[in-house]
Amino acid sequence: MEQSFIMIKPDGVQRGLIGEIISRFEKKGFYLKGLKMVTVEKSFAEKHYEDLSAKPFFAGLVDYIVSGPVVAMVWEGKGVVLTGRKIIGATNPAESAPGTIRGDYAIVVGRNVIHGSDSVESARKEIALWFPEGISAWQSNAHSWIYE
Ligand SMILES: Nc1ncnc2c1ncn2[C@@H]1O[C@H](COP(=O)(O)OP(=O)(O)OP(=O)(O)O)[C@@H](O)[C@H]1O
Repeated sequence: MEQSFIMIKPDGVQRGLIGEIISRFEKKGFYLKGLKMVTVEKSFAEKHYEDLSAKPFFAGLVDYIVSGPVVAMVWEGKGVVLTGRKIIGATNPAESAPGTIRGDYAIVVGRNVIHGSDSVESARKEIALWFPEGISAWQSNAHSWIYE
């Protein structure tokens, strides 16, 4: 089934939003297949955001991501990449709808609390980068109560 890489950024960790964020994905019916708290090196953050290396905010973005621990997660479910992006909300919290994570918990784009893969292909790459050790193979017993 489809998987997405979701990361609670250092501001989300510092502000005590881990439980709230996990809860939103969990209550939706997605399955948590990977979870770890990690403080990454600059080179690792640069690799994760390599597509943005030409952007003027790149250096600030990398400093932000390495500024404290992040919570790296793999969530699984039908359409989790697109639906995950909807749960997260628009990149700039000024434009994120209320009810989304960024709409409810963030104000500026440079402190937008959470990352979510933007396609199935980037999810695959990001999961390989963040979880080279692999992820859990557990299956939920609630499956037939979530899917028909
Ligand atoms: N103009 C900006 N100024 C500062 N930081 C920015 C700006 N635009 C984007 N960012 C940061 O870079 C991250 C990646 O930007 P991108 O355009 O890929 O958005 P996104 O895909 O919604 O975000 P993410 O990859 O974190 O889920 C944003 O989440 C934000 O933290």
